[in-house]
Amino acid sequence: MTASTEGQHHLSADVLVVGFGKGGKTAARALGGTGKTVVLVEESARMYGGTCPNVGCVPSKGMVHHSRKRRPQDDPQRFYEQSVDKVQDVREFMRQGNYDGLTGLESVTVVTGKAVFTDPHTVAVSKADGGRLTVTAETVLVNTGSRPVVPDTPGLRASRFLLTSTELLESRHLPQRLAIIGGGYLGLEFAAIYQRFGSRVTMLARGERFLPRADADVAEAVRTILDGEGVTIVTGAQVREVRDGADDTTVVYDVGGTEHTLTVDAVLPATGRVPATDGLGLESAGVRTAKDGAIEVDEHLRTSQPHIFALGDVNGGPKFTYISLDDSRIVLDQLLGEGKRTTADRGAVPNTVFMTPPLATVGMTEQEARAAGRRIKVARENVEDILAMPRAYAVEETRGLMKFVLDADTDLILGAALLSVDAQELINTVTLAIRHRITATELRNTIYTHPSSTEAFNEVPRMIIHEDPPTEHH
Ligand SMILES: Cc1cc2nc3c(=O)[nH]c(=O)nc-3n(C[C@H](O)[C@H](O)[C@H](O)COP(=O)(O)OP(=O)(O)OC[C@H]3O[C@@H](n4cnc5c(N)ncnc54)[C@H](O)[C@@H]3O)c2cc1C
Ligand SMILES: NC(=O)c1ccc[n+]([C@@H]2O[C@H](COP(=O)([O-])OP(=O)(O)OC[C@H]3O[C@@H](n4cnc5c(N)ncnc54)[C@H](O)[C@@H]3O)[C@@H](O)[C@H]2O)c1
Repeated sequence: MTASTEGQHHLSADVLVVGFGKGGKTAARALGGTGKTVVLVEESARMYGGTCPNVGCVPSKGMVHHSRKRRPQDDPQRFYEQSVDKVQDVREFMRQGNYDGLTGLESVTVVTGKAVFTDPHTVAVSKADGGRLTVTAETVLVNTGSRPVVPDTPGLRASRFLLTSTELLESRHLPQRLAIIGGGYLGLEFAAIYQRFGSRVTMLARGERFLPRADADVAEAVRTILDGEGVTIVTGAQVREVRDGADDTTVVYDVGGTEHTLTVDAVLPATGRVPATDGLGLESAGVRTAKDGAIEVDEHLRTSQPHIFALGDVNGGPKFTYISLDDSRIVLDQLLGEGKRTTADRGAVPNTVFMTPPLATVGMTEQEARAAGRRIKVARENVEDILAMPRAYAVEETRGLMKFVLDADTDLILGAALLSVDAQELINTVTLAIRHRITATELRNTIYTHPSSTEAFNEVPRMIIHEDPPTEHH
């Protein structure tokens, strides 16, 4: 079977990839490199490379970077426009690079259009240029990602001032007043970004506790930093209604039964994302989905049709680019390797919220370790007090803290929360230590470069603030 060029009415290939996300494109490149014929179908010509480089991780981190460079004398609107333009230039560079990277392979064909399954081996594609095409393949990889959830709050979906993260990142207009609904990854990052650009940001988080999954001391430190940046954080906020006026909109919410209003120029829902399976025709393919639309997969990412795999956000796993990448490792191991790799092999998976300084975490929190009945030691130090880390002073970022949760019996690292400069890099070293069962003592006694942030590990794991008493043996 050979893949033909775009423009024909029917293509057949060894592998069909639906969606140009991280997992799909990585698998397409690897499979194409072995000479297998691959057709990759991507709905939008603006999305080659998927969410992450176009409307997700990369542009949002670009905006974190630019927002930090604004000086008091810069006009906020003008500075914002220039930042958006620079970030969109990077996006264009990456989008093109992603396209060329795949189409440069002789055995890979990229088709631009929306794919809909018509049977377990075939999709019909409505191409962007109006044409239609069918693609048939032995093996199919579904990598269609996720889309933002907009809550069903009266007035919200119809509001002229509603902007999703994608729309906000692409808009050249800086909102003067921004309401963010939700206090998760997106909410925290966008609050920090827009406040720095000069918007007045209010975050409406529905939980009584800010960052409920983090330990209270870590959540408090994050809150102190955002408060210091000028972000208004309201916890326990139930949004009731959004009422548009001529030039702005009023968000009506209540806290503990008392009604409040907030008038803003833009409302960003940061209330999670759901798998993008609507209208994909999965029923025609015999692929089962869960209630939230996620494609059901086994530990090898095979769906209810064994020749169809689902990778990335669409399979309902953790929604991160590096998880989609790891999904491609599992699928490639099935198709080209020994077939041993599974989702259960991941162990500790790190995460980073890219506020400034970033909050990076891995493994168990203190509250989770306690709930699991472990005998633990807790080490913690504020960044400004870490003598072994002069870099924090050198780069004028001494905010935050570092915390380790250790197994008191084995000295193994159970988890860490690093709210500090360079935390997005540091957490990967801790992850490697957890994965390879390197003890806290070894982490402490390793030689690190100077002056680096990693040097903090020479000190913080011995700053024990709590140790559970030894368990009594009878
Ligand atoms: C603002 C924001 C910031 C983020 N920041 C980070 C971060 O810092 N770090 C991190 O790890 N993660 C981050 N994420 C999450 C990360 O972007 C996603 O987890 C990741 O991109 C998911 O990749 P994927 O492989 O599942 O698919 P995606 O990259 O979402 O790709 C799916 C593709 O499929 C296409 N598609 C959908 N339906 C069809 C169809 N029927 N036919 C053809 N094509 C179709 C879509 O157009 C899209 O291009 C962020 C997300 C957002 C929104
Ligand atoms: N740095 C990163 O890795 C990064 C950055 C941004 C986004 N992401 C990914 O994108 C996904 C989407 O981000 P997100 O922040 O929207 O999701 P999230 O799941 O992290 O947070 C959603 C928040 O919205 C709240 N919420 C949900 N429904 C609500 C409602 N009706 N009213 C009020 N609050 C409500 C939840 O309690 C939660 O705090 C995340 O799952 C994450 O995996 C990752």
